[in-house]
Amino acid sequence: MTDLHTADQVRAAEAVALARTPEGALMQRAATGLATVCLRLAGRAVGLRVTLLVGSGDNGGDALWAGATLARRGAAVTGLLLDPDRAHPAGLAALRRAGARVVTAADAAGLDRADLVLDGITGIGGRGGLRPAAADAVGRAVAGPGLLVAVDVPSGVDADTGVVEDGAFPAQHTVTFGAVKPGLVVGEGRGHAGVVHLVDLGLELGPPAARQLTDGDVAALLPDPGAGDDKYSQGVVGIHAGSATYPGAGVLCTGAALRTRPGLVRYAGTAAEGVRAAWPEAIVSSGRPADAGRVQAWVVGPGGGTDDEARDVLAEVLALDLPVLVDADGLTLLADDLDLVRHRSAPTVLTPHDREFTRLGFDLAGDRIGAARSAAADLGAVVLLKGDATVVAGPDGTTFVNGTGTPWLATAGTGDVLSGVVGALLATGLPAVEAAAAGAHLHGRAGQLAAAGGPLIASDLVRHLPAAVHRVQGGLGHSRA
Ligand SMILES: NC(=O)C1=CN([C@@H]2O[C@H](COP(=O)(O)OP(=O)(O)OC[C@H]3O[C@@H](n4cnc5c(N)ncnc54)[C@H](O)[C@@H]3O)[C@@H](O)[C@H]2O)[C@@H](O)CC1
Ligand SMILES: [K+]
Repeated sequence: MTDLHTADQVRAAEAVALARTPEGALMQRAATGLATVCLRLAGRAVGLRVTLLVGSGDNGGDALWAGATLARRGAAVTGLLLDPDRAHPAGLAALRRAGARVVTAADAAGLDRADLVLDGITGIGGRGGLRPAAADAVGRAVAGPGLLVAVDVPSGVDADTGVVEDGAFPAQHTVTFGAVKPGLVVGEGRGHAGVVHLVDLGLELGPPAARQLTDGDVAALLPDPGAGDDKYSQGVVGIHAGSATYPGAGVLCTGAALRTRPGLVRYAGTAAEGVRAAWPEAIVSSGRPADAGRVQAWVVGPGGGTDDEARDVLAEVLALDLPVLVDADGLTLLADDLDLVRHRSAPTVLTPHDREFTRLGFDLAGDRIGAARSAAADLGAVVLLKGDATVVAGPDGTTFVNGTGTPWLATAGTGDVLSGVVGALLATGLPAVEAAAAGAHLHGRAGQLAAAGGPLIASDLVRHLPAAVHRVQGGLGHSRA
């Protein structure tokens, strides 16, 4: 499990640690960790051309101290001071002692000729878009071929929300201190942070603001069936998806549920013919969900249409005292009557993409975690807000940010697959927020496996789900992410 802590949480823990450690010790730890990661990434120090972009706070201090270490190892380091009068004094002195070149924006030619660019403009103290001199330096430095490494947080990225301002540093790697901040793994910030490396400062941090599951965590939530299990004990999921004219959503959703947890899947709806042809393993009926027989969780909504019949079915399923996942057309219908969810006592999982989320009446500015959380609290439901880094929030504030996936998942039908995966996990009896988070993780892993062979379509995802389950269990010999 990767714990995610906000800038305020890190500052509070740092304040405690600072009071207990000699002056400068924490920054030394941070800078030593930073230099170590840089050396590992670059593979050498001697002759390495390094440019430091140095801002006016402690983030610049980290860059200066790390630059001094690299210079002592033989790197050709240039420190560009964006605000020379306010550069971290001790860090600057160390850099000069190590024999590095120190320049200001006025004589910063050749910025684009570095092998390694270290962004120490702003960290958790940065506010808003980068000032013009900083934005200009970023523009020139990133024009070259150098490896782009951000110190703590890419400058111009909000550490908590992942909101990316114009001109922000597009890091390939981010070396972050004390704790991984949510903004490095969510929203646009994820793309700007690149690979995140955590330098442990030994901080005593409280409960995390959000968490990211690892393969091992998901494997622990998905025990293999035991000798005493039968098709019922693994969880029976009911699916109402697709229509006679468009059976695809029913086929994909049912297939995904079967491939995730092949105990028993019941399909009830008008896509029955198509689903039966595709999945002889499912128990298929064209009747209403309430007549489908014993089910432990329902999925309703993908491709189900928005007519009166669909509205009746949605109300009927939400009236059952069972976990229910609502997606797609079901969310459109729900937007007219959110009380259908608010009044439930059994868990509900809603899986909106951005447009569906705003259609439900919630604001989606840049803060995806905050938005998902407030919707979850308002509705008393688990909200799985789809995106490049899907956010899952429970009504009690429990929050996960998904760490798996591939841009190739942005294709028709992949949402239907996600609904089937999460529905199957809900039926196993997992707490709804964990079922949703684990489902998003598996779905992303399946996407990565399917995309290894090129562009993927949704049915490729279904086919790769068993391999994704195997993969999270450590079955492919990869280290756990
Ligand atoms: N507090 C601590 O104990 C530790 C802090 N560390 C480092 O300290 C950083 C936080 O330092 P600070 O609180 O000094 O804050 P930062 O250095 O992150 O940023 C604040 C400085 O940036 C300037 N600034 C703010 N917004 C700007 C913008 N949009 N464009 C250009 N400049 C802008 C401000 O004028 C201020 O001088 C962390 O991110 C981390 O890198 C580490 O050394 C570990 C220990
Ligand atoms: K930075």
